[in-house]
This record gives sequence, structure tokens and C-alpha cells, in this order.
Amino acid sequence: MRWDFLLSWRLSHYSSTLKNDGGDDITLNLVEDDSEEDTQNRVPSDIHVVKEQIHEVIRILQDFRTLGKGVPRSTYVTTLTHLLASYFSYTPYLVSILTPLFPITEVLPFFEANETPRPVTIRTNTLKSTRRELVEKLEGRGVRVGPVGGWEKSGLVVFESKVPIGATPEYLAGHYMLQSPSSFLPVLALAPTENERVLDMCSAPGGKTTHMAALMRNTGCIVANDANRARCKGLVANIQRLGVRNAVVSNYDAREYPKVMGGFDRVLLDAPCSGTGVIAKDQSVKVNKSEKDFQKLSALQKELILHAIDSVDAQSATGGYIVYSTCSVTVQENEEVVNYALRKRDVKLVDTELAFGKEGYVNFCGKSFHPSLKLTRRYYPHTNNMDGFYVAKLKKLSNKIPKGKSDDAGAELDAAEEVSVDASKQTEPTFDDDADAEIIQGKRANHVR
Ligand SMILES: C[S@@+](CC[C@H](N)C(=O)[O-])C[C@H]1O[C@@H](n2cnc3c(N)ncnc32)[C@H](O)[C@@H]1O
Repeated sequence: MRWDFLLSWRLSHYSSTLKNDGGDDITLNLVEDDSEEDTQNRVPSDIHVVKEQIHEVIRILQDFRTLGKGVPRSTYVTTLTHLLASYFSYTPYLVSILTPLFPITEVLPFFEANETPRPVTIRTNTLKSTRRELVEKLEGRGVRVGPVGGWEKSGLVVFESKVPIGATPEYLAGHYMLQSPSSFLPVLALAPTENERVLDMCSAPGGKTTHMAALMRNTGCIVANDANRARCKGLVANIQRLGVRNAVVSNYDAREYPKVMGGFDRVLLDAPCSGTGVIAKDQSVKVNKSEKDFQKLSALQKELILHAIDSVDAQSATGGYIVYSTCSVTVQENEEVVNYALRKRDVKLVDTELAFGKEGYVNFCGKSFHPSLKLTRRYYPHTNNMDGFYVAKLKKLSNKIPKGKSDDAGAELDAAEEVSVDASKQTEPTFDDDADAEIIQGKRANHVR
């Protein structure tokens, strides 16, 4: 086998001749810098060659002491970054912040999982149906379903469907919501109870609002807010279709809370994010965010989390909780944001009581976070066969803002020039309208597992 690729990358300082698994000589030109410049010209034209190189570099990194040949590990890592970026069509920057999340054996499975759609799942709306009734009705229409897992009682995986799953009479009557299982998790962690006052800060199109209403059995009050007016229409439609009677919709930038209203028992902040957990649904995430965009998102998330905390009543007899969630897997949008909140407010992390999920990072790429960050939970497509997600649950300890901690993210955030992000331009990957439309038209029936 001839390995004639080698990446014509400008800074190819090392060249390493090795035997691959088949005993053939291969030459890896190794890349030292991670500049994104002219990526297209750096890659071999044969995609199979790129794939073989990926396997080769991973093999070396797995047994680096024996196979590293005196080349710095970081050089192999950078080479791998460019190979993965080229093979899966990501920006090298995005690959460079995703790969350190995983042990080397999980890197390729993560990127591969983003190439295949997740199973279609639905949540039974227990305000209108039981799961058993729903299963019987759907099976009568040729929809084969099964439980999402022992951890959740209302979710169903759609294995096969002869009808468009988003247009059955049961769907139109609000007996279920098309919803990924990972988006059940923040609501289960928040665990709102009957008669509470709950704020859903970024709620459109309402998957989690309607789930909360079901858990609260339509009692108490949910303020379902979203900054995007157009998306609020979908939110209102879902609230009506699912028979939710305990929710009011507001259309503010969530940073207006608690000025608009405060003293909530619980707040859900399902924050606008980069969507790196839902690349399988929205491939544009691979290329549409720069380093600066990630900084701006993190800045916005830090502002939002402080406003979420300030909207909760620490003296609540039943609650005093905040759940922060994103459908992104980057540390910058997750642990860093929660760690910031721990420093700025009188809150502590508590157990999410979710049955599974990996622990949040306490140390990551030279950064250290509060040890309690391990109580937060991470979900990945390749390990859980669900959208990538992050969930953290905070308990507010006092309504006083600790001295010297009143400044919000805007003052602290050095890197991001503009903290204010136009909410209407936020990607909303949790519910993908185009993908849903395809499901509604039955085009994705073949993908259903
Ligand atoms: C991840 S989505 C929410 C999904 C929703 N929780 C659900 O389960 O259906 C994030 C939402 O945040 C909204 N958003 C973005 N910036 C906002 C802000 N500053 N204030 C309030 N909402 C915002 C977006 O319009 C988007 O609907």
C-alpha cells in the first residue's frame, strides 16, 4: 500500500515512517500548528487515505511510549485534529475543543455518532394520556414503539412507523410531543412539584415547559419565557395542543428577570448554546461557530445563569432550585458557566438525581473548577445514543448577593467583546423544525431504529 498523501500542510516538520497494522510502510507527515488557514489544500484528496491516517494516529496515541518515536504527543494530537476536521468536515478549531473531552479510544466513536441520526423518540403527555393507552393507539396505526429506558416512564422510542409520526390524530390531539430523551433530563433534574411557581427562562418551543406542566399536573404556575417572538408562537401552539393550563408566556430577554418577576420556587435555564451535542441533527454546527462565537455564547450563558439564580427565592418552602442545561458538550458553555455562578452567588451544586450520565469536569485542559462540579452530568451521542447534553442543579442558599460578587458576566468577561447576543440569531438545536417536518412528512421513517 502506498501512502502518497501526506498532507501538504505548510508546517509539516516531522515525517515518521511506520508500519501500519497490515505491515505496510506508511509515512505520516505530522502537523505542528493548528492554523485553520487553507484547510482544503492541506488534505489528501483520497478520503480513504485520511481515514486510514486517523486510525494510524489514534493507534500511535494509544501506545505512545512505544510508537511515538520521539515526536511530541501534541504534534500527533494536532495532526489528528486536522485529519478529523478534514474527514468529518468540521473547522479544526471545533475539533480541537471537542477531542480533549474524550479518552483517545472514544474520539472517533464521538465523531462517527454525529454522522448518524438518533432514534426518533416521543414523550407521552400524561395530561392527556397514559403511556399504555398511547402505545395501544399508535400500534393500531402501525407505529411500533418501545420504552426509552427504565429511567423514564413517559418516553417511547419509535422503531418503525407506517404513518408520519408528527401528524397522527394522537399527535394533533396533544397526546405526545416529539422530543429527544436527553431533553427530558433537565426537567427530571428540576423536579417541579404541584402548586409551585416555576420560571422557564428560554422555553420555546416548549418541550420542557409542557413536560414540567405534566409533572405539576397543571397546578401552580409556569412562566414560559423566550426572547424570540417568532418562536413564542410555536411555544403557545404547543402549550395549547398539549392542554397545558398552568403556563403563561412572556417574551423578554431573560436578562430582564427578576426585574419582570421574581421569587420563583424553581427556575430552568435551558440556555441558548452552540449545539455541539446535536450535530447529528444540525450539521451546520460543524462549521458555523468561530472561537469568538463560543466566547460570546459563554458570556451570554454566564449572564443568564446569574439572572436565573436571582429569580429564585432561596426561602421557598418547597424549592429554591435552579437547573442549568445545554445541548452542547463544550466545557466553556457548561462547567465554566456553572463554576462562574458558584463564584458569584450564594449557591451550591446538588445531585441531579439522574440515573446515569458522566460526571462533569473538575479539571480540564489546565483549568480547575470547584470539586462539586462532578455532581453535574454529561451525556454523549456515542455512549448514550442520545443528543449530547449537560445538566447542572443548583440550590440557592440565600437571597443576598455576596459582597463584591454583584457584577455580572459583562464586567468579568475579558475575551468576549460583545456580551449582548441577538436572541433571534441563536441556533435552537433541541428542536429542529426541518428535521421535524421531515418526520411529519414521513421522509425519515427509514432512519427510525
Ligand atoms: C435551547 S433553546 C430552548 C429549548 C426549550 N427549552 C425547549 O425545551 O423547547 C434556547 C432558546 O433560548 C432563546 N433565547 C436565546 N437568547 C435568549 C435570551 N437572552 N433570553 C431569553 N431567551 C433566549 C432562543 O430563542 C431559544 O428558543
